[in-house]
Amino acid sequence: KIELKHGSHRIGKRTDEVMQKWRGYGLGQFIHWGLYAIPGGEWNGKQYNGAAEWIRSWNGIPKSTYDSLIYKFNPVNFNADEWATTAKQMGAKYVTITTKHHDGFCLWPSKYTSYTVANSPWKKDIMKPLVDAYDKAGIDVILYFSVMDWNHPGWRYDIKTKEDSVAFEGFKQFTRNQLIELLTMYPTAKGLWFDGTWDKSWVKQAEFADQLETEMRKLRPGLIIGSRFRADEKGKRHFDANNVLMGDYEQGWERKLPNKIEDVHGNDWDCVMTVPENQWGYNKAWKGHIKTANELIEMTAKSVSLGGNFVLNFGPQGDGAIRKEEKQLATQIGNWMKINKEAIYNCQYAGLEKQDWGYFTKKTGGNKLYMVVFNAPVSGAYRVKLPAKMGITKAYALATPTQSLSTEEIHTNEYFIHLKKQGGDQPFVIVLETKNSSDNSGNVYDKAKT
Ligand SMILES: Cc1ccc([C@@H]2N[C@@H](C)[C@@H](O)[C@H]2O)cc1
Repeated sequence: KIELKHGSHRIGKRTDEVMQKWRGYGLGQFIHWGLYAIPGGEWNGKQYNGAAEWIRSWNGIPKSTYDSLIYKFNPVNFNADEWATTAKQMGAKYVTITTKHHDGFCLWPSKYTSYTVANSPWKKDIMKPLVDAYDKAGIDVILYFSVMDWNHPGWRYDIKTKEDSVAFEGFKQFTRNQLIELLTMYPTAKGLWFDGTWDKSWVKQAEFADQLETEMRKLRPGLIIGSRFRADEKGKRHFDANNVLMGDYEQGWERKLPNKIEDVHGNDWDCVMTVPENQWGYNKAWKGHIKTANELIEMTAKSVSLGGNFVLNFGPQGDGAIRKEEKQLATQIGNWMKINKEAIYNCQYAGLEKQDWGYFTKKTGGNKLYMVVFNAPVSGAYRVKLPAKMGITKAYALATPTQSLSTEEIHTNEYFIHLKKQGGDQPFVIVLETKNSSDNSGNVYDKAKT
């Protein structure tokens, strides 16, 4: 064990009710919105090949030209209630909203920089109406904050000279001031989702960042902060030098999903996902594969089956409207969630061997197992292997709870659930009500002698 002053300060999952609620969200919405939505991945008719929210880093645009987009920020079609309603219809239980992305433009009227909505034609705070609208919709708000800030003169990628360290000291205070300001202005926010924390300049600030995290948690008890915020004094990120998770949940699953429970190391986690391959901010030309509702529903079920949450990204247009493709997805996913939400909300890893037909989830604190089916077996026989001393008292399709399904024991703690082919192209859920059964070790199945 390595002696660490600024490593992880907790072993194992948080057990408080704020985190228990977070653990049960299942499905969330990410919002990436800012000046980058105005060009939407295109400049002077030319497409930018990278992620639209990174267009400022394209050498095809002078930085000052990008920065002057603040004078074009006037989202006449922005309607916070419409965004919150879209999320509600999708079945999202929380939303992560960009307060400030890497370009440094603040969607709130920060006192610590002039590069905010207050100095745009829009003038008004964007964060307040958003936080209020999502709160009203019963959707918890997490504030995304990029430490890396291309607009601030004190930002440095690394600290090499005296000048660097003097400039960066000012930047560190600015960062602290903005975070305390956000937590003070939007006290209902449940957490902070940090980004832009990989560069050496910030990685070297283990003590400062540790103290800042402590200050924020003191100001806002219960605040949820992920593993991406700070490094330990050995420069280790996400997991400290003793391989213990930093923060309250793992934030490494960006545009990728774990495949087996060992991949998540017993931690809480969420997966943040784009609809196209890699576009967070609005991009006019959504090139490549655009994920379908079924794909995104499967990612949601897979995330919950492995003890995490799935957070789907929306990139509203420069005028503040949500694009129709994203609205359609929200409706399709929402229609599925209306019928099947019981298998997603307040569910967790079931501790069962994954089968070919899909994913198991388990109701937290209950005796119900859910089989979220994506690949119906041609035989109509769904294999289920349960732990010893667990029996099935009832099986039924969630959509038709009064029609019990026949359950055939085929081996020790192993069953076939029989359900003839369902119509349609939608994933569906089979519910297994379970009970502790007496130990059936005296049963008839013998192991082969090999
Ligand atoms: C290399 C890289 C840096 C930053 C990102 C940001 N993290 C996502 C959550 C988006 O904000 C993206 O711009 C993605 C890739």
